[in-house]
Amino acid sequence: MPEPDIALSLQGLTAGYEGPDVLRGISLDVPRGRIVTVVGPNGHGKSTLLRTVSGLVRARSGRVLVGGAEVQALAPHRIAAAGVAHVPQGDLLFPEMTVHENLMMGAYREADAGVIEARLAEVHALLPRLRERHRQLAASLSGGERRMVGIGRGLMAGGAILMLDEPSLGLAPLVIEQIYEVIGRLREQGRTILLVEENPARVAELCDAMHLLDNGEIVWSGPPAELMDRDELLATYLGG
Ligand SMILES: Nc1ncnc2c1ncn2[C@@H]1O[C@H](COP(=O)(O)OP(=O)(O)OP(=O)(O)O)[C@@H](O)[C@H]1O
Repeated sequence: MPEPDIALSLQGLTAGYEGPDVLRGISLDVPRGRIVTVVGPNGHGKSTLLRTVSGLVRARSGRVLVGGAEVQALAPHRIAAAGVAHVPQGDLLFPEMTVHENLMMGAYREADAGVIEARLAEVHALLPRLRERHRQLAASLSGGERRMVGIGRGLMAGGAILMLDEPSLGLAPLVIEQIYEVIGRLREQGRTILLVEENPARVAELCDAMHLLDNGEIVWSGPPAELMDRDELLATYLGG
């Protein structure tokens, strides 16, 4: 069997803030065209993991490989240029800017107007509501619409790897379904996604591999269906 084509590889990644390590020896691969999910309780390092990949938090040791090239020592804008788009928790939109302006912020590194237009057409095809509301201020959008702008802005960056930090956070169940429907369509398009989520049941049918993060370490990795059958793991690490 040929080796799978690995878009993103984390190898022994250790990182933290002022104090002790928050991430301790994280290793995982994201194959091209796949969705890989990191699940775990809040406060155990999921957001820190994505921040470390995008360079916002410095790795203390270990490696981050994007398309085989080491990036962990690069500045965040250079990691973004290498193809990593990070959609942060809580959207972090510019509230006084329109939907369109927020989307365009995602493409700030791209100089070619034709490329930007093509990306915008793709985003509008995926998220038609953003086309309808393109002149509306981000501050006046619903929570679900804001989340869609966040995802759209990530796509506007044109990176090979999309990282989504808890896209379901704070949304009503019906809206969560809509957001995961969008991610399902991204999967059909063959996008490569590293997803962080608290609740594995929400994404079990959507992703190709799951890693369980507990207290900064990966304690289990495998196919999502297998995790959903492991009641003792769910009870021990995710409270049932
Ligand atoms: N900017 C920061 N400065 C110092 N410590 C931080 C900072 N951000 C997070 N931490 C700490 O790092 C640990 C992991 O937090 P992190 O946000 O990565 O967890 P999480 O699993 O994503 O949870 P949540 O979904 O609630 O954000 C926590 O103990 C948190 O207090």
